[in-house]
Amino acid sequence: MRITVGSRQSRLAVRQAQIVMEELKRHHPEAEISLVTMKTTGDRILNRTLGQLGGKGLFIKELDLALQEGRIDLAVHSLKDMPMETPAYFPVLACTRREDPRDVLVLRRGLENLKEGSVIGCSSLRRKLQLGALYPEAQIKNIRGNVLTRLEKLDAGEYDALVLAAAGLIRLGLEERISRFFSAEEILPSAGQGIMAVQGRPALREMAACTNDREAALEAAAERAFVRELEGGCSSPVAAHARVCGDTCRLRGLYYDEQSGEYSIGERTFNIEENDPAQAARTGRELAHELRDRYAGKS
Ligand SMILES: NCc1[nH]cc(CCC(=O)O)c1CC(=O)O
Repeated sequence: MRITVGSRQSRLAVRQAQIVMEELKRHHPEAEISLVTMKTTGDRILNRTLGQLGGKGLFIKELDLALQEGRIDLAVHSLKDMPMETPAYFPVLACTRREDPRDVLVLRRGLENLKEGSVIGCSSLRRKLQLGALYPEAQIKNIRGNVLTRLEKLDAGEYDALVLAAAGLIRLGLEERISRFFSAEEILPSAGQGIMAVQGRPALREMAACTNDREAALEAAAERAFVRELEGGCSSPVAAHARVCGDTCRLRGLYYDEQSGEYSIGERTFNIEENDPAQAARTGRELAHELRDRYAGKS
């Protein structure tokens, strides 16, 4: 059997595809597995913010097309970059075991601490909002580009610090750049952060099953249902983080009220004995409704 895996061209995307390919090879030693990389719209246009470009899906479209045209059999994505709706004929076949889902602070080389007026680079409204509460004295400045490009801009002095996902740095072997971890209470991570999604036609589900992690899939189902239910504008900062612990799963969600510019965070815990993604998704939707109603009542 021949399997062609597709990914973006960035070093992180290739590393992630390799991690998935290694797992596939281990379970299917007879298969010939190769990698094809491509540049996506999100990689090409770097002089505009993701919000201006229209948000989600920018890192995905070219790979969807490659799946449709049969140039690749599987696509490996960071789940957090995938739109909440995926095409029925190319579903997410597997969610990989989750890497550390937290956001982290990376200081410019040689800098020991942040001080008043320090410039922190980040690209999402989700991070900007929550950082504003943690570092009211800092200046928050937009940044674009892949992880390595961002680190170059940091060390060149354009920024004093960055906020990045721990997962990307760890997978790139750049853990030593992490100056401080933000707990999920300090900065609620993006839905799916730390999880890779393996996407392809349904017939390949069984083959891809060796890369699936049940806990990650359950957490992803709850987080993505929450966001799907609330997703308004393309640059919406809606965030969700679920964590399986024993036989329960705790979901926290961030709801953003566009009118007031305020946000609130709520949580629900559900039982996972049946390990049912549909139940996880239901909890995500219920939490979304609860937060939205709470806000509607206030104003
Ligand atoms: N939006 C870019 C992106 N997409 C996935 C990751 C990191 C890996 C992950 O979160 O799974 C990153 C970089 C970052 O946010 O620092």
